[in-house]
Amino acid sequence: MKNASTSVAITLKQVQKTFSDGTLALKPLDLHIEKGEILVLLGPSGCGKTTTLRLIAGLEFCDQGGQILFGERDVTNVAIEQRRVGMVFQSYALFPNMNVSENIAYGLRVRGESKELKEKKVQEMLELFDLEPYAHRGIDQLSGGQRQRVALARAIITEPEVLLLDEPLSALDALLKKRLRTDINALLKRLGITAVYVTHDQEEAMAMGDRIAILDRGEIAQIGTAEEVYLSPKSEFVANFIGQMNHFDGLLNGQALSFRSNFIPLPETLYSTYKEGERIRCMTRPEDVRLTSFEDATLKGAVSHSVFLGDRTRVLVSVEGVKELVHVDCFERKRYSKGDRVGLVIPPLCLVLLPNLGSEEVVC
Ligand SMILES: Nc1ncnc2c1ncn2[C@@H]1O[C@H](COP(=O)(O)OP(=O)(O)OP(=O)(O)O)[C@@H](O)[C@H]1O
Repeated sequence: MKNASTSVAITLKQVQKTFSDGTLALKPLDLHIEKGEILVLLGPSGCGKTTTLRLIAGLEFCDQGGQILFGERDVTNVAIEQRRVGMVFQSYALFPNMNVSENIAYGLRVRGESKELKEKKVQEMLELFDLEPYAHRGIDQLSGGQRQRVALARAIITEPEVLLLDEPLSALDALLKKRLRTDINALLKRLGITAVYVTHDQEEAMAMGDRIAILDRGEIAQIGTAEEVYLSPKSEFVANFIGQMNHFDGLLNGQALSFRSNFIPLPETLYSTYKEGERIRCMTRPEDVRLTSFEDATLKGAVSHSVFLGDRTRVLVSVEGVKELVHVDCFERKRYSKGDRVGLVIPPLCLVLLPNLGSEEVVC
């Protein structure tokens, strides 16, 4: 396989998409995907993931003024057949009347390649995807995971410049999904293929992508590595979409966020950009909150209930002045019962601060 040398960077400049019925599916988008990079497009239903992918594929064309480049090549008005893209969809779209080898060879057959080349390449693919024992099987005699591997092999045998994957694992069961996403990631990395991967599954996004672009109503809300978007979300939308967040609304009071009888001490690096008395929203992840003794804590509450999840226990704590129950992940084997009075400690580095833009009053 020579994919590493054929793959290219993808650049979108001011790419906007308005459908014929007037729907603005994508606001002007600027995006650069490095050669060999796996970029995941993540977001809720209708945010524009598939539209972006179809524009890159050449299945849709962007509004006047936008530009799509593969490396240096301007492909904005180039038809899909000339773009050299490989595509894998949720529905495998394999040919039921052909066996595994014939399915994999399809792209080379259409291109009119020689029998020798076809056989050599198909053999390479069968080995790469552990499909050798199934070479002559019909598609309906394969499991979901095997079919998905055939679909991948069929997409990359032609050595595409870019590989586009639209929810390729969503029809599979949870265990297989986990295994395949690791396999696909390793394979794409080994081959150095530039890939754009659409999903609405945040765990899959984090496992697959070098970077994740989180889309919200036709715009990129944030783009970055899994660590960046998870640990430093730039907006409430991103924070709530990827992982779970606890919210504390309060007033900046001295060096702390205060509400009712509780306060959360803040590091100067966080509060220095806000004004004394300003309403702010503080967020933290369940795994970053630690339960401690009630007496010494500045943030106190009572256990509402807890759920044993195997590797951890999710404890839900009612805190005075906080509207929603605070979710805490406890990794030690300790039991909590309803009504237990607990203190909550949040390491300053695990806090994310946003100006509180909500209209509701803060209870102080
Ligand atoms: N052919 C079309 N004509 C008009 N509107 C469309 C068309 N295709 C998509 N849309 C609209 O464009 C927006 C983006 O759709 P898109 O399919 O890109 O979303 P998505 O993020 O992939 O969603 P999902 O996760 O549900 O597949 C939606 O509001 C959708 O209704």
